[in-house]
Amino acid sequence: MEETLNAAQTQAVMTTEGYVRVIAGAGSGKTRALSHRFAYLVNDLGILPGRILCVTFTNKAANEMRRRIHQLTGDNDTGYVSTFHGFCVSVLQEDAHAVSYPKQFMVLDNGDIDQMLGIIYEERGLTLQDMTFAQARDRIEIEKIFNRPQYYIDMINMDLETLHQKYLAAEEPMDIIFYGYLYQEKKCFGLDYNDLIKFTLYIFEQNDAIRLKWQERLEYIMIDEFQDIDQLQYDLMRVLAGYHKNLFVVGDPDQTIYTWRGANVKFLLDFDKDFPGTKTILMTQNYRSTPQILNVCNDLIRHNRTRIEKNLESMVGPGAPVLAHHAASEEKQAQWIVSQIRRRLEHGMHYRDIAILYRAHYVTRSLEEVLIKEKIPYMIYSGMPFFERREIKDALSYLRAAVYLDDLSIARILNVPKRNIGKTRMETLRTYADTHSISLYEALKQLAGTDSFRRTKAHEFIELMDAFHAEYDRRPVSEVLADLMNRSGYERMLRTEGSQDRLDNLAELKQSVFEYETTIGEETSAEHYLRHAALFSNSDLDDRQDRIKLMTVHTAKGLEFPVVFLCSLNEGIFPSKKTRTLQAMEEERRLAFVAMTRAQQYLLLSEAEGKNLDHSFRYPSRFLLEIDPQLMEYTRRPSEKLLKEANAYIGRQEQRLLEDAQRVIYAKGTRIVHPVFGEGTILETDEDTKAYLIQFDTMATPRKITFRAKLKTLQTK
Ligand SMILES: Nc1ncnc2c1ncn2[C@@H]1O[C@H](COP(=O)(O)OP(=O)(O)OP(=O)(O)O)[C@@H](O)[C@H]1O
Repeated sequence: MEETLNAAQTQAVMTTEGYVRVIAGAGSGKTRALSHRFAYLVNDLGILPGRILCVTFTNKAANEMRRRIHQLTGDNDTGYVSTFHGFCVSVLQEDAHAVSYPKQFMVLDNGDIDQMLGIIYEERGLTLQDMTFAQARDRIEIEKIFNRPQYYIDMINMDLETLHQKYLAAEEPMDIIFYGYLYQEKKCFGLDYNDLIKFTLYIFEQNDAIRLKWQERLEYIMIDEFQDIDQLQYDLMRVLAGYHKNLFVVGDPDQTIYTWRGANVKFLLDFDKDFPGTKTILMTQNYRSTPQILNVCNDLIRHNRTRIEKNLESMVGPGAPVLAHHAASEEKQAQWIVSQIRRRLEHGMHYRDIAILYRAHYVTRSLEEVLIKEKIPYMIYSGMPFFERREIKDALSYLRAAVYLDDLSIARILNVPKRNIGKTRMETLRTYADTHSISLYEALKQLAGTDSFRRTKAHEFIELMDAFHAEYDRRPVSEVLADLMNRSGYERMLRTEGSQDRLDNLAELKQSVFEYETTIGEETSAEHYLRHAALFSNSDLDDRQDRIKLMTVHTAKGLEFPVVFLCSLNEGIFPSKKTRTLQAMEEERRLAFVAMTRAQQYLLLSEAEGKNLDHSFRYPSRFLLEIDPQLMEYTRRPSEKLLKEANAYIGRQEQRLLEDAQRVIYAKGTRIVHPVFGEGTILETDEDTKAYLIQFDTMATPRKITFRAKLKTLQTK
């Protein structure tokens, strides 16, 4: 079927030279415009696909883009279509030698990081009470981004032994964890997401020849979801576009939802100032949703004060009214959702056409109970990410071990299935490897014949891994993986355990490897796949089965569904109770807007009465109340009394946000006067709890005092 383009889309496609910014509304066909632009460059202008970079926000979007480009150009080479991280992997694959890293560097995911943390904790006697692994990972990220942004220079320039000494000399838990982690990373030439971008930028900064090579190569650069890029990504694309100066960005300021992760919409809004001569194209015709749905979306987002005004215009014929429902309890809300699902099914929809979206995962419990009881097939996206499941990590570790024979993977799979190499023998191996400065695998080879390994299957394991290591690069990855799972006895172990779920997941993995292989083309080596697999996340998986999809709004970004339920629209849930500033409230509203604009034909909004965890009463969300009731059809309304209370509550909250926005927050070290406690010094300011820690001159110990207290600054002499 031939795809058509409207005037704005055509303009976006044909304006190929210079700086171009497209401000595009939800559902206005960004993806379509981007893929056509790619095809136009290749088919009509004769540009080589390998000289185009197209950056998308998720791997799923990258795959979809590749598929469409393939369809449009008929070419197998789809150029660089990837996420920012994926692109950095490509750069490092070619040029990591500039920082003395080998081509075989590994990309680390959370599971790998946890494994490294496990070693550090054990070596240094830390416990999960000190810090959980998830907290440690977050802290490492914060250290890398904010507190020690120059860390990568240590990582690149220090030799392994110096880094090791730094780790051994560290005393504070955070220092131990941080340096222990850097040491572990360097030891296996592992790079986490943050390193990928930092290393790439560093290489471009330090090495003119390499930078120029990439700048010259990328004649045209296109970036999707530009409203959500952060400083590092911005720096990176700025460098890349520095030579040909053909940079095309597309984004929707109303869909910025990653400010909490460092995204900044100013890069989109101020793009024309940073890149003089920018042409701006506006796309507001929406091809996704009915006018009924768009009216509701427009009416909601209009409440944001800081935005560029734009109204989405529906190009789809009229449809059903948007439904809203007030339930007496969470369970009743779930029952209402089920009854509405059944109705849609009667009208020819399938389970797979339906998505239930929510702000946070914890609301799914009551929903799931009812779905299970009513035998409605569903699947939750995320929760436990697919690529972090035990069997998936194990399988990928096997593949990785076959390629790299690295310590991390070997340690993970050596005794899975059981080969009688338990904790003690593992310890022996580690110590032996450390004292002889060799890898675990090498240690295993040297010790396999000794007494302590006599009763183990060490020899079998070595035979297996050696065989795969010797030939993995001569076979397709999917085949290597399937064969490994079979010959290692891993699959047999799952069958014996009766873990059907795990076997299904394994089958899903094999299928996804196969698909990856076929969309990327001939060059997929096992290394290539492994490096990219570390960047995959749940939403990258296609679900072919006929079941409804449950996911958070963040996960739903960029997707569309014929039927969308947005549930638990309650104060304290959506907007989240963690929303403490005016800006954060606007981001919550954008998030609600993203959720609603996913719907094609039916949008159903619901909320439920109940008590919050702190026993306060649960009110309908301001986002629901802000929408003109004329634009929706209520299947059950909240009582007038409840509405009055809710509005009063929301009014008070808004007032607070406004006051907070106007308040000056004193910096650490400021001398202040408190109306009762007198003079003191601010030791800390905590934005989270909105309080200072103040040492008053007359008191022995410091006190936490809220930002709201009437403090005055002391004039310093
Ligand atoms: N010119 C067009 N004519 C008909 N249908 C179109 C046209 N452009 C896009 N569409 C359809 O509109 C829908 C939305 O397009 P797309 O997914 O590209 O939007 P988007 O701008 O990326 O959306 P969002 O930012 O909300 O995720 C798709 O189903 C697409 O096929």
